Amino acid sequence: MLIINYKAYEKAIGNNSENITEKIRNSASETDKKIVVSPQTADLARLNGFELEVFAQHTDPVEKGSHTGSNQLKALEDAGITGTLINHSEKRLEDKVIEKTVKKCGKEGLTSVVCAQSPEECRKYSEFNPDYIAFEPPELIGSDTAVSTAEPDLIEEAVKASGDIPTLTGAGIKSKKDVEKSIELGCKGVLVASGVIKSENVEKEVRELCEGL
Ligand SMILES: O=C(CO)COP(=O)(O)O
Repeated sequence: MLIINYKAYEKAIGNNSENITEKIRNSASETDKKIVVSPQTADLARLNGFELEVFAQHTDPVEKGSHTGSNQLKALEDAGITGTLINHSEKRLEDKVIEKTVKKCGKEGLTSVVCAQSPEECRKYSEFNPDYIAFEPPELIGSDTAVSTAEPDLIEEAVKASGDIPTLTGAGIKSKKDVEKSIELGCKGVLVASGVIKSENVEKEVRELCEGL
């Protein structure tokens, strides 16, 4: 699985979210690998027609009702999500909120991907039983150094610490080789942001990353 996190990059928000998703869809149509896109909440519904799975970047585990400013799960589901990132390094949450969100996703049949900054966190979050744990060392996020090159031992530890929960990894991933190495180390997929969003040739970049899966 390849998850492409749009974050709040200029090239991937508003109308641009549709442009970049079209390019990603073009590459997706040439592969049988699963590609998931994760845009800003405001852009979720725009991406319904692209035949790609769409995950929220963040979800609040609140019921329907008086919760101003929340990303309410049912509302996100109506906007077309099939899953959500939880506790991304740029949107950290308390443990009890992570656990509650994972539970709610389970009830709704949505895929939960809990992000972890260390093998210790992988172990802790695996007890919440999410669908995936995504190990991303924060210092490498957005950098030119791939986690699979800089921290292969930590990836192996993270995979082990996650137990039965399939592990993904991300941070600095930009090439087929980075993806291949992550899979070799035991991961089931990768999360990528800048490598795709800032690429001069998004179609080619996505194609290459998929070849490594
Ligand atoms: O945070 C990430 C994905 O969620 C990784 O970001 P980069 O691919 O830009 O390092």
